[in-house]
Amino acid sequence: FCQTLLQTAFPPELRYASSKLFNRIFNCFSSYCYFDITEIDGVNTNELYNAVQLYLSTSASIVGNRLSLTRALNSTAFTFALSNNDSVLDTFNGVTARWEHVVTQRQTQSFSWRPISDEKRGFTLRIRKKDRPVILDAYLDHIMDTATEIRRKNKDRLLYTNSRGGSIDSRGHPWESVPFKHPSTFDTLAMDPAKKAEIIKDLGDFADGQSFYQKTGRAWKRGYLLYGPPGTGKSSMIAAMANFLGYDIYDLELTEVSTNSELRKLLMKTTSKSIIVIEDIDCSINLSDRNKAGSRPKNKNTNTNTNLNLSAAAAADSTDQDGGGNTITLSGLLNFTDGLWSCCGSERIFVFTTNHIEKLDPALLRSGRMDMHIFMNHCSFEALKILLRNYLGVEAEEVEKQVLEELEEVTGKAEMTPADISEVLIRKRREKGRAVVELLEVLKGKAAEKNGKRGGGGAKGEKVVIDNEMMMMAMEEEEEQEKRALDSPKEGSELADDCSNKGDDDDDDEQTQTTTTTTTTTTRG
Ligand SMILES: Nc1ncnc2c1ncn2[C@@H]1O[C@H](COP(=O)(O)OP(=O)(O)OP(=O)(O)O)[C@@H](O)[C@H]1O
Ligand SMILES: [Mg+2]
Repeated sequence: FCQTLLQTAFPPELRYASSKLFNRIFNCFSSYCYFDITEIDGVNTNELYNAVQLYLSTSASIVGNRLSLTRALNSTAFTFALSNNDSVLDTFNGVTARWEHVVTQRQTQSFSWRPISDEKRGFTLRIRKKDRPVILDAYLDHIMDTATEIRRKNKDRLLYTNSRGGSIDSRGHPWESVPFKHPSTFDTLAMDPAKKAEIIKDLGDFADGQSFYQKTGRAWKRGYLLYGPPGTGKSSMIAAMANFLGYDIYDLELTEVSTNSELRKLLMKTTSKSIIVIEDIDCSINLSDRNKAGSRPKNKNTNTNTNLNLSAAAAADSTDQDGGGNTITLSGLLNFTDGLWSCCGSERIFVFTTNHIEKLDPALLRSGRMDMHIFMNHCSFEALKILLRNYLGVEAEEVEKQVLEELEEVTGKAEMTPADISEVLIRKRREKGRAVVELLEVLKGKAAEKNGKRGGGGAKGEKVVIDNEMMMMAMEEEEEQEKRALDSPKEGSELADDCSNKGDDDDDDEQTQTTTTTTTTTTRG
């Protein structure tokens, strides 16, 4: 109003000066300060403008009367943006900020190599002068971080594999990638809800835990071991984790890696915010005996936890020096997950899966390497309810009471995996009414089968147990004999073997002698 008055009161040559003067006076008395963030900063696009636009498009705290809604092609989410010359309020740390989207027509078309829009766009941020020192920097950082996070989540996630063996591509990358579009989520995953909630919380805490990991001096990584029978959802769980966190997946094919150093190189080429997966770890490589490094002769103190790291490092070093043959070792893998190299990059999750946890070396399972052991079991009644909802759209309350009770009774006994049950439901999904009853029949049949096997013919059952026991005894005896045969020719070097823990020490006498001397010297010292 005042500016209009000035414009009419002053002659045109004085208008510019008068308006500047007016602005200055106005600013002196105003309790607000303003920041203009233009779309084009000179000739470059202003990153902050894009960040603010993204931030405002998804910020839940934003309240506005008029917003323009958009939905990108192939996107599942709606985004809203500020209409032209409209404003919204946002709150950050208790301070209110007002954003105005200012769009004006460009007066003169300046020369540019790039096409420039006819409109001049920008945001104006208004905050109170007293709040400026307190929040401005933190608020802008928050906006930039949020925008980066939104961009990352919107980006297609990738599934990497090293199935090309050790070869690298033209950019020097050992990993090949494809877009990752697995539909599994924690909603579709059938498992005990309490366990599921615990895992989701753990993942959430991990993703938000940067300052915690920094404060406690821990590398920002976490290990999950998923174990259980085939078809219980281990791979689906990995996909759900990736979808939940918005991370890329690196599916490490251990059988394609020939040396520990190659493993390290693969690790170095992974990015932050990713899940590194080794599926069926018990089948990938013989990891139960960390001393069985490559094709070298074995050390006899297998499965001993003492001096674990020394053994691991020694084995890794010696195999690396050899550089030949398939020399990937458990120690190499341990270094991969827990050694100094594991913290290059940050915010990474390691997931190992196995059907046979008992086959794994305890060193691999200890906390720090595998922080959480998740048992994926046969389908429970709670999990079954989730499958019914997912496949048939039937809630437990809609099922007849008696059928539901029977389902509850037999589900556990049938020991069917979620994969088996989903097969039944997929086949019957068109006839919802019959599907539940037929599933109940299948479950009853399986439960009876299991019951028959377990209870069927006590004598037969006992015989199996006895046979197993005898087999175990025979195996133990065989192992003892092997041990004795290995021990007898070099009894003197036992101390050396135990202390040095060389993963792949030679049987060569000279080597043994040297190691003994070193150990003795160290002890005396
Ligand atoms: N807990 C589950 N919740 C939902 N679907 C499941 C679950 N478990 C298995 N399925 C279904 O069964 C199929 C096989 O499951 P998945 O590959 O995850 O099993 P797995 O435990 O990884 O098996 P394996 O040990 O053989 O690798 C999946 O396509 C999925 O649809
Ligand atoms: Mg699997």
